Amino acid sequence: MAATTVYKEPAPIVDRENPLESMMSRFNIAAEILGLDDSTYNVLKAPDKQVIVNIPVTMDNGKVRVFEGYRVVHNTILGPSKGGIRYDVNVHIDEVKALAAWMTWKCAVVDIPYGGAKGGIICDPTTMSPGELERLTRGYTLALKDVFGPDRDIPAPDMGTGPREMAWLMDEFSKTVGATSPAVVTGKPLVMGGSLGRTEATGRGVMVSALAAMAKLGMKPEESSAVVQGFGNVGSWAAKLLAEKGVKIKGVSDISGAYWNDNGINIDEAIAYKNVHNGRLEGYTGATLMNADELLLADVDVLVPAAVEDVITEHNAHDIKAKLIVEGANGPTSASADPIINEKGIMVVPDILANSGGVTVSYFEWVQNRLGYKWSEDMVIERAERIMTDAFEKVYATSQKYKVPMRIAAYVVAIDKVAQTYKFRGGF
Ligand SMILES: NC(=O)C1=CN([C@@H]2O[C@H](COP(=O)(O)OP(=O)(O)OC[C@H]3O[C@@H](n4cnc5c(N)ncnc54)[C@H](OP(=O)(O)O)[C@@H]3O)[C@@H](O)[C@H]2O)C=CC1
Ligand SMILES: O=C(O)CCC(=O)C(=O)O
Repeated sequence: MAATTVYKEPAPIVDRENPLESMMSRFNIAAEILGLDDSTYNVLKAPDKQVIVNIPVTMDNGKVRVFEGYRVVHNTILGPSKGGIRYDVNVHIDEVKALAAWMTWKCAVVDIPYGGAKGGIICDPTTMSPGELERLTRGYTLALKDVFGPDRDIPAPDMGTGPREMAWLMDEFSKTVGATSPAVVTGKPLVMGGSLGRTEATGRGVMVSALAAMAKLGMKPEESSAVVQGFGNVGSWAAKLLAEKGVKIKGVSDISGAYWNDNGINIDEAIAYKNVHNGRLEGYTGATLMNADELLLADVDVLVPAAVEDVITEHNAHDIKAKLIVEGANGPTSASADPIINEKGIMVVPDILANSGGVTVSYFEWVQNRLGYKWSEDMVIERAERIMTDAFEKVYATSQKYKVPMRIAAYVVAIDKVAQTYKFRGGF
């Protein structure tokens, strides 16, 4: 049985920039542009709820290990909270708080009826057996059974988790309520209520927003090149779909290193290689190994960071050569890099817009589960692309109106929607 721990102040993030501070600094700028009233500002600057759980797991060697997990619900004024669960050694409560707030802004940007949440467990999923991961996921679900629910808080995959973990979560939650409850989680396997198009949805949204931005900048996909950092769910799909539109993907990377081919990497081949080599590109011979830090600075038109936070900072932003950055990852650019990037005239399609295709199709999955009716893949793709395109145009128009970068414009759109809803609903 997992226990809810007494709150203790977490150790600060010392070895990297703090994503919560990056989120807050953009939030503050947007709040000022909107003239946000103090009450709404104070409500939105802190999460509604933070739960810390200790999850005991019997490991395969018979010993019990206790894992620390989090679920942060940032805000629910627009609807039940929504957001993924991350399994990673670097998970930190401040990171989860930032990711939860980004979910609130993301759902508001694409105008879907959700608030924002995020979860995480400090663990290294790459060193755990399927049995250990299953016991961990079930323990986490049980510990959070009163937080989760189809009308309360709806998890989904994030880094280190996927359909398999979502299936365990759905099963465990269903047992606690005594009824099969598919709508409690999205990103499930297709056979148990997952939506067609969800696996590739985030990467597809990255492609759609990249193409929309390229059109504004007068860049032709078939004459453009790109690099993609991270070759997991988001990065590999973004690379594949951009390549299908004619963009030459010259570099990709994962934890094993960065891989470069000046003539363009054959993305289908790289994905096939990864799939039979423990999910890693290590040893891939269709490209040459290069310095991973240099990948972000490569002389290409488009840079797609699709791995972790804070990879673009004040230390490397000066050397970025791409004209367009499309943020597949959450928080890949720290606030310290913003002025440098703006000064260089690089257009950034920010995370809360560029990677919102995932939560959009998660919303479709939840709608289908509640309807008990399955949509065709074409319908999912057509509706998701429309939502993404509309959101892009709205953010672009806002950036023109206030003469601010796309990132601040996206926060303005999101915070305005949330603040207006508070005005109508009242309650504080
Ligand atoms: N999945 C989704 O639907 C959504 C995800 N996101 C965000 O996208 C990002 C990626 O998530 P997702 O693709 O799901 O995660 P995955 O776990 O599927 O993939 C993460 C990828 O990033 C690589 N990676 C990790 N650290 C580094 C690093 N320092 N340098 C280069 N590559 C690295 C991993 O390499 P390796 O495999 O070798 O470990 C892996 O290829 C996260 O920020 C996530 O929050 C945003 C919206 C939705
Ligand atoms: O699909 C979802 O519900 C959330 C995905 C997510 O965690 C994200 O967009 O960062």
